[in-house]
Amino acid sequence: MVSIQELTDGPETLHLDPRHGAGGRRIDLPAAQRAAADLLIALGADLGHEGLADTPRRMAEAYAELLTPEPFTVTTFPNEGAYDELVLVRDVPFHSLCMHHLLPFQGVAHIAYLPGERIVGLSKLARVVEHVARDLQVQERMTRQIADWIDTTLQPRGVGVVLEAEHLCMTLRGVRKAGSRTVTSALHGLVRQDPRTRQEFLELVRG
Ligand SMILES: Nc1nc2c(ncn2[C@@H]2O[C@H](COP(=O)(O)OP(=O)(O)OP(=O)(O)O)[C@@H](O)[C@H]2O)c(=O)[nH]1
Ligand SMILES: [Zn+2]
Repeated sequence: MVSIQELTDGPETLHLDPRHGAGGRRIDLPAAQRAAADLLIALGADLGHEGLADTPRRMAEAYAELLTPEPFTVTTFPNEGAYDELVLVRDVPFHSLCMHHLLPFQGVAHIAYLPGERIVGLSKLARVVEHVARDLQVQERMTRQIADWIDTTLQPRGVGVVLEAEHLCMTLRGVRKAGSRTVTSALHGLVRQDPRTRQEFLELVRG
């Protein structure tokens, strides 16, 4: 999934290849378009209607877009100032697709790490959220994937990830509990084990 250019003193660059990223899937657009047409017909739609004629193609392309992670490059830097407090990026918006119903769930991610020898450009923390969100997901798995990625990439002293999201499969249909939000967390290393760091992380997340 990730190739690493070994550099001990300077920046270190990692490339995330979308083909091996979230789900590692290959999308067959013509087959998705045919399937979308079948689904619409099965749902009683008249594909002869002018407004619906191109809908199977649009549906296939829309799902392909939602399920294709963008490639990105990660550069890590030596932690030259020996910064040893939490770095936290809060309120990173995301949307993903629930693997049970293929309906969106959307919300915000809060991502923190306690640096060890290396730090990372802040935008990359948001990019990894975007990367794992382009998949058929459950929120728990997505939360852990973000935390695991930070662990593997930076080998920090601790990681904390909290996701808060509204699942449309729960608010628009089914039990229809509008306004309900699901909160998941993944805590690793000192953020999990050290009570002071854990407390600080949770306070920073709450703002
Ligand atoms: N744990 C977890 N569950 C999810 C997530 N997204 C959706 N679900 C749940 O997945 C479950 C699927 O349950 P089923 O009983 O098979 O499906 P269903 O009949 O459509 O369920 P209802 O939504 O209760 O009508 C539902 O309870 C959803 O709320 C998620 O990210 N994590
Ligand atoms: Zn769902």
